[in-house]
Amino acid sequence: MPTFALSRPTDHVFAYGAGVRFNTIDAAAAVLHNRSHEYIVGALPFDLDSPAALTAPTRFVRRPVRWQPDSPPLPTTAIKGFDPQPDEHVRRVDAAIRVLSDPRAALVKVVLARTVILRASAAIAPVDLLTRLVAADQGSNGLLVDLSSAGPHYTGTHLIGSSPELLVRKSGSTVVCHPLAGSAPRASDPAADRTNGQMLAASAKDQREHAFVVDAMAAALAPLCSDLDVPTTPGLTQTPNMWHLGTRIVGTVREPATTALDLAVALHPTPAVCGTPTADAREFILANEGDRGFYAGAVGWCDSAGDGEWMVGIRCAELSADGLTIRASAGGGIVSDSDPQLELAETSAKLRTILSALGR
Ligand SMILES: C=C(O[C@@H]1C=C(C(=O)O)C=C[C@H]1O)C(=O)O
Repeated sequence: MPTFALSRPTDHVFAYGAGVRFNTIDAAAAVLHNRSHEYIVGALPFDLDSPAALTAPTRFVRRPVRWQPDSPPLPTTAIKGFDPQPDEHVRRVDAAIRVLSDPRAALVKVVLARTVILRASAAIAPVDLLTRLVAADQGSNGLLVDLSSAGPHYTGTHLIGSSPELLVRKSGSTVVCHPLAGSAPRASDPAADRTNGQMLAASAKDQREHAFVVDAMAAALAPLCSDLDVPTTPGLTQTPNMWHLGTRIVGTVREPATTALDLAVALHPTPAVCGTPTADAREFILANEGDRGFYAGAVGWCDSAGDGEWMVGIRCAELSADGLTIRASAGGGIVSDSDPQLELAETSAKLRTILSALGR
């Protein structure tokens, strides 16, 4: 059984075992810099004050081809509850809009999320849920992390998902980021679907939500990268369930010693999952939602040469150690002109990634 997997359109990584476990990023970064281990894999939490789930695996395999598995059957699941209830999420969005509309408040964007809790009729094997997500995604995106390194509370639990959002990839001296922010649901009717995409591309509110992310990422990258190419207009990205505004940012690392993990830590949490300004948004989220765990964190790998790839930890779920309980979370960026009911609908559309992989 892999303890880590990251599937992408052009390659996939599987890692096995846990040679050494790290619950702090500094400890993991140190072994990469002193080259005592060749690979680090795992997950960063949303809140960097919480434990990380990083390991030096005993085996790391990277194949330069797309993984296109068949979809295995899964046990059935039933919805057991919501955290918070949908009407409480709407209330929180309303409260956020009031703060965001106050000219004296520093906060201009905050990402609010909610969780659906499901119970399976029999244990779900982590790799089976991963395989279903990868099989269903047009980009073969998928992630799986054994979270045991984060401490007793996480022993045997897994984060499993299909994130479309590249936080950062470093290969050689080249750095690529592809932030997403600004969303619309896909529609089954092709004409309605095209319209949804076109309206998103033309939406001033979504362009604004997106610009907060690109600006923050460009500012975080500037000290670390030269030749930063930051397009001024976002493009459209699609997943099976969502349209997003996306911007591909490319740069060159100034210092060869900068690793993909260093870059991920410098960028995370972006305003795509937290908000603007970061500290105010984080405070708002912790006060309203509590601990997000590894939802809206980052998942990836890094080698001792500094190469690696980190995805934003979204469109994912935490699977309990007994394989029976699934907590799937999704959020959306709120700005002063957001509509609470549309924001609730947006989280429902984003939750479709996990719910449809569970056959719902
Ligand atoms: C926070 C999530 O998604 C993020 C928020 C988006 C938005 O607010 O439009 C879009 C893509 C992601 O960066 C999520 O899927 O849970």
